[in-house]
Amino acid sequence: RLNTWESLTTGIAQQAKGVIAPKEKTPFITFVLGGPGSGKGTQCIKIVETFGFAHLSAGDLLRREIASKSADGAMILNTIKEGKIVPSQVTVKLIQKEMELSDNHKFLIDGFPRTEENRVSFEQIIGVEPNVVLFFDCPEEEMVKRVLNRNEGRVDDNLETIKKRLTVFQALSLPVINYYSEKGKLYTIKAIGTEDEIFEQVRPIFAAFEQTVG
Ligand SMILES: Nc1ncnc2c1ncn2[C@@H]1O[C@H](COP(=O)(O)OP(=O)(O)OP(=O)(O)O)[C@@H](O)[C@H]1O
Ligand SMILES: O=c1ccn([C@@H]2O[C@H](COP(=O)(O)O)[C@@H](O)[C@H]2O)c(=O)[nH]1
Ligand SMILES: [Mg+2]
Repeated sequence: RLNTWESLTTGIAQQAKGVIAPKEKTPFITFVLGGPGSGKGTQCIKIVETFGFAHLSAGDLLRREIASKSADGAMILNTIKEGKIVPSQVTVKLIQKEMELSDNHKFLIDGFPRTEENRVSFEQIIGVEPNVVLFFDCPEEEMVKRVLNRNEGRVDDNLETIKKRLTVFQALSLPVINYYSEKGKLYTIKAIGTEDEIFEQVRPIFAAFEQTVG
């Protein structure tokens, strides 16, 4: 029996659903990491425009669950308000569904994995490791300023929750970043300056992979 990823890569899952053409290319996965407000989402938009990736924001997928009033919606809302981490299985399943539905083979997974448990769960359920891990390294003071100015009506964009999110980032997410650094997959971006200046650090990373990724 094919596992999900084999189905994904051969296109059998999509063909069975009759929605999407078969995938012939090997998937290329980038994890986009960094503290709250470090500019992950902003830079992902630029990467999509320039290099044609599919953008999967874990936070957006979770917020969509809340909006759709799904069974997990209330639990997810409370977790986000507290700046804590949603159980891995919930988040990985949402990411898996989006990957299966996409006709792209290049994925930017934004804001995930946030914990070692998230990382292991992705490897076990999806059955692959990322090719590239980006880390947007931004001073806390700047992150707080950006989040408080964001003005998108997010329930977690307040000083109290931001402080909790920064603590969770230090305690649970930095170990994931260190793990990928040791594996030689980490690309650290100095996430201060204008959006365009920051993208000029990002561009050469993907340009170097363009020939092999397609
Ligand atoms: N280089 C920059 N300089 C100033 N403001 C920026 C910069 N990059 C992004 N911003 C702004 O900062 C805010 C946070 O950016 P963004 O939403 O991209 O961060 P994020 O890392 O995705 O945050 P989160 O983890 O909370 O989703 C947004 O309002 C965005 O417009
Ligand atoms: O993998 C994830 C991603 C996000 N969360 C929760 O959502 C919020 C907001 O995420 P953003 O990436 O900043 O949009 C985050 O603070 C977590 O509470 C998660 O649990 N797991
Ligand atoms: Mg974001």
